[in-house]
Amino acid sequence: MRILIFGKTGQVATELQLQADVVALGRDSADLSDPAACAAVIAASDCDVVINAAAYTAVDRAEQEEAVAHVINGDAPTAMAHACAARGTPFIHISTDYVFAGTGTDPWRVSDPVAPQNAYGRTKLAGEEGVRAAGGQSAILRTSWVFSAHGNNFVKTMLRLSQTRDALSVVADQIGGPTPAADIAKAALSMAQQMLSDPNKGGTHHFGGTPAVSWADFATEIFTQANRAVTVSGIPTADYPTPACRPLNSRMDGTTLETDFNIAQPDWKTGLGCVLKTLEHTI
Ligand SMILES: NC(=O)C1=CN([C@@H]2O[C@H](COP(=O)(O)OP(=O)(O)OC[C@H]3O[C@@H](n4cnc5c(N)ncnc54)[C@H](OP(=O)(O)O)[C@@H]3O)[C@@H](O)[C@H]2O)C=CC1
Ligand SMILES: Cc1cn([C@H]2C[C@H](O)[C@@H](COP(=O)(O)OP(=O)(O)O[C@H]3O[C@@H](C)C(=O)[C@@H](O)[C@H]3O)O2)c(=O)[nH]c1=O
Repeated sequence: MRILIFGKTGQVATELQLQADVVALGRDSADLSDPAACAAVIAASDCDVVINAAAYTAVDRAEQEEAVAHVINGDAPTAMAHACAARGTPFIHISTDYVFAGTGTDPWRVSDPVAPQNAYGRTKLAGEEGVRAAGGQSAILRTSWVFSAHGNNFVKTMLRLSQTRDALSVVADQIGGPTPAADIAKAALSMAQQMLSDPNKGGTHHFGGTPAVSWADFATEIFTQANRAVTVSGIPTADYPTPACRPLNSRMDGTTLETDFNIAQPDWKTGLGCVLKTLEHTI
């Protein structure tokens, strides 16, 4: 299976490169700010499947740069999906829990209405809509709270802060599933294989780590597993103001991924242990 990946340095893209023999395109060879160029790369490629793991992921900065983020998160995946559809190539696109409003406490099902609360979520939703409208064989994998030993993420932020702080205030009323990038890569590769074998496979699916926790619970588990003496105080979102509004409920229902692809939601505490082992002594 020849796999073409958009994204080279990101968390999920890095794990894809660690787990499979893939062609990974960085910004230098495929800039998502130029959607037509991304489509042209696909048209000229001999790949069997395309995975888009690149995105504008700076949630707060997106509030000031929504037009830029829209091209990268909305127009580029749309162009990729059209290019894939034109040559009959399965396309896997990664999306986010932030397409949901964050109301209620039930896990979001794939069929639930979307209502993004911030610019990043709106641009990611535009990408989902464009991919679906392209009409080819595609899958949209919505995930949440991604962490790994690479790039930027909440785990690394907490470890960095623990070097200078022995107490932290962390929001306790936003609930979601931390998801190891390694598990996302594994799921995407399995989906790619299955989509190649069965042209009827695809659709929108959820993949979020279990059990669902608050960011404060997540921080506590990070410090426990890393053996760092940091006290975490849970605070309401209102006490941690940020430019972008974040959903309170990011729980994801992964039923369809399990039914259609036989892929279970990952246990994030095990994944955290692996990441901390990789990071040992570096932060
Ligand atoms: N991080 C998270 O918590 C979550 C992520 N997701 C989604 O998962 C996917 C993977 O995320 P993750 O691995 O965390 O991403 P990262 O933030 O780790 O990396 C983003 C990647 O996108 C690339 N990129 C950004 N802009 C461009 C551009 N204009 N042209 C080419 N490449 C570009 C970056 O390249 P460069 O290094 O050159 O900037 C980098 O490789 C994304 O679709 C994201 O929306 C979903 C839920 C949660
Ligand atoms: C550093 C810090 C953050 N927080 C809060 C802010 C925020 O509500 C929460 C997480 O902050 P972050 O900025 O790391 O997370 P954020 O960038 O919002 O993470 C999101 O990224 C995008 C790409 C996604 O798609 C989402 O699924 C989600 O993972 O923790 C604290 O309460 N205390 C702290 O000391």
